[in-house]
Amino acid sequence: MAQFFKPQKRGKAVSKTLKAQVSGLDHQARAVVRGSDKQAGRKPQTRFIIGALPGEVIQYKTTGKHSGTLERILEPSADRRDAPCKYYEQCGGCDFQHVDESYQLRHKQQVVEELFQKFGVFDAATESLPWQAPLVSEPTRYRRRVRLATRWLGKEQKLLIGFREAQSHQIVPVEDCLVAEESLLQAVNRLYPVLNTSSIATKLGHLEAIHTNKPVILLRITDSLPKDAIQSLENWQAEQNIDIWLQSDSELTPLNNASLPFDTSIDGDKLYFQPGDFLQVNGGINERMVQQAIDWLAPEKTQRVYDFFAGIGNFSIPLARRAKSVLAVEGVYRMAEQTRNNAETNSLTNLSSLAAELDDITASELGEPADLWCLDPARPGAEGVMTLLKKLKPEQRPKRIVYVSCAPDTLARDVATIFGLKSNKKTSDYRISKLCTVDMFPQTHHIETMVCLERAS
Ligand SMILES: C[S@@+](CC[C@H](N)C(=O)[O-])C[C@H]1O[C@@H](n2cnc3c(N)ncnc32)[C@H](O)[C@@H]1O
Repeated sequence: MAQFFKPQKRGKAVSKTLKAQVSGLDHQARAVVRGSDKQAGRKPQTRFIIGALPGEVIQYKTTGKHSGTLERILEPSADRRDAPCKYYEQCGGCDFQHVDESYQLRHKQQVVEELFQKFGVFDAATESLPWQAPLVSEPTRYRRRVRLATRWLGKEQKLLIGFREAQSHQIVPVEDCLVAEESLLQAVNRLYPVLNTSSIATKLGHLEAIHTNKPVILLRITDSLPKDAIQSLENWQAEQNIDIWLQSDSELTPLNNASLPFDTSIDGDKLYFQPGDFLQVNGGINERMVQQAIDWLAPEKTQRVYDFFAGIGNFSIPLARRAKSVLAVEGVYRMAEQTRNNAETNSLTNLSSLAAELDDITASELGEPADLWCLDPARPGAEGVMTLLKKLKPEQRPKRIVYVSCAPDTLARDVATIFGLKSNKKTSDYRISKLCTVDMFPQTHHIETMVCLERAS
């Protein structure tokens, strides 16, 4: 009989409780520790632990080759503070509230600086980066959009609504959230009795609460709702004056034709959006970020602008008020269409909107070259736009680029690409004229950065 090789099943790694001193924080604000579980001939394992600070001596439980969970702080740092949120211990949301906001901001700037150094954008030994003061947000109640997980507990006939625990699918039920505008959770709490019935709750994926000009609740539905459930939602909507939208795989439906909400731009223009569209979560800081992008780009009435990763036109609309023309490019067709509608609503005839995949965009798709580029990609960054930039002749390249980023690692990679571009004189074509961190997500490790690059030639 044929014999087949059967690999030995690897035993599950046994979880161990270890003690260590934290050596630093990584770019996700996780504590870096070197384990004391040293095996003969092997290097001690580096692990990343949420919730501890540099210098602290901690006890932690290993959960994987490079992960662990904090059990006890044996020697706390002087920088530690009591987390202001009562759900901090369980909720996986705001993972950086055990230090104050100025520490958070310092850490975030340092992460960007280290990544820029790592990617060769600058050499800390001989140069310094032209840091500007960070755009500082209200530390709490800044979110105008929250997404909540839901689970129907069949045995108890009870709906759980809350945030997910860190590194887990468990839900932490919450009645309030310190970083969300008060109206958001209040609206959800009021809707709870209507949702807490098996006919709705068993078909609920998650929900979002949004508040710009008015409160809106978006229910993600996994199966169609019975008529009486729709009726009870419609009754609630009429009573509370809070719009409900239903989102299934294929469509987004406003209940009783609820109207589109809108955000207001720095010039008072209205930016309408559907509740499923991208919206910068921190309204106050968004306004200041858009204003700063305009100040840094300094568009003139003779200049053309490209706004890449345009969403619903957050940057494009105010840029179009100031420039000769703007081309907004967005990958999601619906949002590109919304930008077009927003231009029309605000009587901007110099703004055109293109729905295109920016991973492989070509110069011919964009038409007339632009003097100024605004880039605001999602976390994977803007490699496709960098490829486009590399293919352009120096004289076709933009005079100024403002790059807004929510991921410092891909930002550093892309800025390094821009730095690699040579001018006609074979010297580096761009220099960083300004950069700053933007406090878009206080109490969390997430880092938003703005960089302005100027062309030399
Ligand atoms: C961080 S959001 C910024 C949106 C807008 N600038 C704003 O401030 O509201 C990034 C946008 O890029 C779009 N996007 C992401 N990857 C893309 C790609 N490969 N091609 C085109 N658009 C993309 C997303 O749909 C999203 O609207």
